[in-house]
Amino acid sequence: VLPPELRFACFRFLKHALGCYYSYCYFEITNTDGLNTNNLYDAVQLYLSSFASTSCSRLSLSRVCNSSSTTFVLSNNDCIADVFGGVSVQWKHVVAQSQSQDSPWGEKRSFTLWIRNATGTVSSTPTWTTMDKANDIRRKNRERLLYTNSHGGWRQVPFKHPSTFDTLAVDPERKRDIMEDLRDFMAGKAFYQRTGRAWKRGYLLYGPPGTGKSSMIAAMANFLGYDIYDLELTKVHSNSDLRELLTTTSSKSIIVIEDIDCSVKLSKRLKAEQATPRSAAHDSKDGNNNTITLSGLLNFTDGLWSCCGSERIFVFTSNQIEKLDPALLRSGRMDMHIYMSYCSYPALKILLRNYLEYEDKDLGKAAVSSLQETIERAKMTPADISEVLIKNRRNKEKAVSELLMVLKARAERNEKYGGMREGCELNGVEDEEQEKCALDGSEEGSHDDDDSCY
Ligand SMILES: Nc1ncnc2c1ncn2[C@@H]1O[C@H](COP(=O)(O)OP(=O)(O)OP(=O)(O)O)[C@@H](O)[C@H]1O
Ligand SMILES: [Mg+2]
Repeated sequence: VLPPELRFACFRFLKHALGCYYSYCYFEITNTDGLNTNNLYDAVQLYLSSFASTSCSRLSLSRVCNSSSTTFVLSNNDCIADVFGGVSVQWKHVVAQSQSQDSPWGEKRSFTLWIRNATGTVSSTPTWTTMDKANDIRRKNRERLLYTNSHGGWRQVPFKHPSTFDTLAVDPERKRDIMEDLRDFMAGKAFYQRTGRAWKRGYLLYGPPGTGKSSMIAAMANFLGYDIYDLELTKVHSNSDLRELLTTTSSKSIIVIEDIDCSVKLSKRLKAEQATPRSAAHDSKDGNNNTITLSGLLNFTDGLWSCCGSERIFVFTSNQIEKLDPALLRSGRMDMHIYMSYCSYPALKILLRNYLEYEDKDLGKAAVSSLQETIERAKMTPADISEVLIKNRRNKEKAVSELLMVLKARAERNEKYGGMREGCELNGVEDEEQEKCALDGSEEGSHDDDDSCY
């Protein structure tokens, strides 16, 4: 038996010797610091719950008020391995009886983070990364909000639109491109910083009514986990009101201006501004007693003001892109112009899958080739097609045969009248009216179906 001094010396020697091979540092993250609750503890819990479900066999489940998902919590003394920047770490959840009066539950909860540390330097990076990731998870789990402007401020309601990129009937390749663009944007903090650009992105969605522009915005919000600010320009009275409204929007949000071609007469304003630049700069009143100007709006989308707040997406929608001011369309202003087209066959397949749970193989060869052949000529919007499918969804065969009938009728009518003006292609518009529209439309010129700008 070694005397105590020698035992202690041996212990220190062994510890030092082993430390040459494996040195560890660890952080203890307790649920309170004695007085206040520790946000980092909650963040770690949330972060671990995102992957603990696949790595652990024993988990506690919980669901927080206003959250849309269940949280997995590591059980007492359970460990989970993780990696940060190529370094292996280990998390351990420890629940111990507390002697302290401060602990309301009579127990002390903590996470211990073990980091294998070859260099001997201690880094707290994993804890910050965890905090960021937890914030992302929290945002995705919580209810999204839809803000609308009224009486000079924002009014919010829970946003529960069920549209997602899965339910959206858009060509899969195009959908993938948009999703990749959004993903790059979200992960682009360092890129935007390095290139000296404001962390924002602008999308212009254009196309006939009922092609899914609003549904696309909802799908974007659900995909990113962002809130939506639906800006009604007709309720904004001046550039300074607009600035006030936009500065009070939060980061990680989508700011939407629907039907920008009819919200306010921005093109006319631009001309007025050019004629009287001084008065425009001072928000002078125009004939309509309304003083939002295109430059006021653009100051926010790409001027100095665009940098207050970060991670913002601007989405403008329009049914008639040709009516928009070229200043709004010039390159670099809206990063992506997305044409929402009439329903194509790949998009129709998505609708058939969503509404009837039909795949190609369920349709039969004859139906597939008839649908493929008529869909492009019919120029029907996904909204029109959805109506036919919803109406007949209890009888799938009937739904397909009726759809074929409607498509053929539309295709023939289009051929007869040589294409129609988009505004007339609403459900329920009578033949005679459509005929009239077809004739009127020929004067204005048809819609530019070229989607090459996307
Ligand atoms: N691409 C699509 N994918 C799935 N559903 C769609 C699509 N387009 C339209 N719909 C259906 O039609 C309805 C109307 O679509 P939505 O409001 O998104 O069209 P829009 O292009 O915004 O029309 P508007 O120009 O009139 O505002 C939606 O409720 C949706 O169910
Ligand atoms: Mg819409």
